[in-house]
Amino acid sequence: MTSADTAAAQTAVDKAFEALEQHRRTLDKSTIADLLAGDPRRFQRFSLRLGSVLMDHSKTLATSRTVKLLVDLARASGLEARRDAMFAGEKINATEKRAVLHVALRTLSGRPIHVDGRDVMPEVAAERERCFAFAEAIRSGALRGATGKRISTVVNIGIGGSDLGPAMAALALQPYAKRGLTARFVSNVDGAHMADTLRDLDPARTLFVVASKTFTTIETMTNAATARGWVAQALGEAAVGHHFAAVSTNLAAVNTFGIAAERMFRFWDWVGGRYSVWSAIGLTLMIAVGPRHFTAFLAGAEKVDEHFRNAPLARNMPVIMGLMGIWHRNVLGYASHAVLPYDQRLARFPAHLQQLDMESLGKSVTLAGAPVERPTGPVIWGEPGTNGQHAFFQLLHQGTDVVPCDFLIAASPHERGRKHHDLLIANCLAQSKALMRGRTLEEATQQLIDGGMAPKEAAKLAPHRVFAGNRPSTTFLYRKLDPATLGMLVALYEHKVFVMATVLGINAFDQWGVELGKELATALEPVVAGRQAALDGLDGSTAGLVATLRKMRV
Ligand SMILES: O=P(O)(O)OC[C@H]1O[C@H](O)[C@H](O)[C@@H](O)[C@@H]1O
Repeated sequence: MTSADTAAAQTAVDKAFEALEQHRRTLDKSTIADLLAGDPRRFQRFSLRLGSVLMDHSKTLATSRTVKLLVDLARASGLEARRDAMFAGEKINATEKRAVLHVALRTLSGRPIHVDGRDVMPEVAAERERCFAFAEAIRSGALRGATGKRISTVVNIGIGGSDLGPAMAALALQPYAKRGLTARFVSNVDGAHMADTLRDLDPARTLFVVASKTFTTIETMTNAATARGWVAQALGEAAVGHHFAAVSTNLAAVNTFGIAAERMFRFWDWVGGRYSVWSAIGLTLMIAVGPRHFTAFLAGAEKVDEHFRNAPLARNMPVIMGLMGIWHRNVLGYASHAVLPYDQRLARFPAHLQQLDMESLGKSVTLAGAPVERPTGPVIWGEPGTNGQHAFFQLLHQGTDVVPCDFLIAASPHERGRKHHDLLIANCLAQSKALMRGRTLEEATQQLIDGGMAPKEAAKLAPHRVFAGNRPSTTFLYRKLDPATLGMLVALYEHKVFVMATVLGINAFDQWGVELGKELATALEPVVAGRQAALDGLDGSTAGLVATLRKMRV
């Protein structure tokens, strides 16, 4: 693109945003409840179905005109071209000069995808087969620990993208996991995490998977060394090799750590950490649920990829998710976004999305390095329902900030009997309804009077019982939390983030913002450890904290 092209594209995006601004003003007096009441077909028109997943966004303050203007914005930002460039293996991650091809990892058709003129699909398939063979060998007991005992616990050592995706998915797919084989995840450099994880484990039956794209991440390397020592102390140095496997793009570093080539699984620099659950980084998950279910997980994601590539923008689920994200963040000005799975096994889904979304969209400069013109990603947060209802939902309903919410719920549980699940669904539906509907002062007062309260007293209390309402939410209803559905859900959010980044003109695939803290931690470690006594050069606060720490430490 020439700079004239870039300027023209920017003008088109600015114009599309202006049109949305003007349109927003026309909605000032509308409410979501009115939109629903005024259109008996609104649910049909504002919901999309893709396989086992239905997305209902009819409880948002959006009309057909909103969607049209958002689609115009997507076109103005060059969404289709950028999406196609990603799938074609172009180096759209400009700051790291890398292709972005997590989609290749789940292209089960094997359709060729080229990076630097080379089809990467054969190596993707071959590495997946290697992982599957290893997973099967652990599962069947063909491959055992050094003493000949079967492996009963796999401990994944990784952090960020090398932890959150597999940890989230292993919990989500618990009903598909092999009995007698448990997956655990250690991420934090806090020694408590490793200590608590190992406390009840038998070294002879434990396999560690050291997962790190770079194989330099200090937390993971420190934890891996501790695990290594734990095995060596219990079973002897010669046993170590039988109890470790590694996943990385840095094969030389894995080799130096002492893990044999046949237990080393690789992926490529064109897979971002937060997009890597589909790669060998999913090894612990593959061992837990087995190749068949892992393949179904990939197939679910591939289904979303095909839809993202081919469906018209206005009927494209991740496109609408991303555009509604832009509507909420950039036009309506909502600064955070809650993800509320009414599905206990999705307890780590919000944490996974936090990395996916916030590492991708937490940027202040455009692709060209200029300051952004509008706010970028919202704060993503959430917890499973119904637990959240008894904790932070107060703020969602009566706080001064509007927080758009995603509700996720399965039509059917894995468990027998429907008593629990019916209650779960009723609560989920009630929350989105309450957020939308609210309760007026008149209603609140009347309710109190009807309950027998004196009118004067009711008038005093009623303001505390008012709900503003008109708070948007999107509900994802899926048949069952099976591997394919989980693959779909994760891929939908990945592409949502892609859409938002494209509209905002930022790079969703780098994460320079995590570097400064790492550099400073490296510099501070000798000061904390006491190898460097002098505190000069430190700011007053940090120096004061270190000095106090030195006195406080036992
Ligand atoms: O897989 P690794 O190289 O160990 O990286 C683990 C994580 O740490 C980094 O600091 C990044 O912020 C993450 O995107 C990454 O997933």
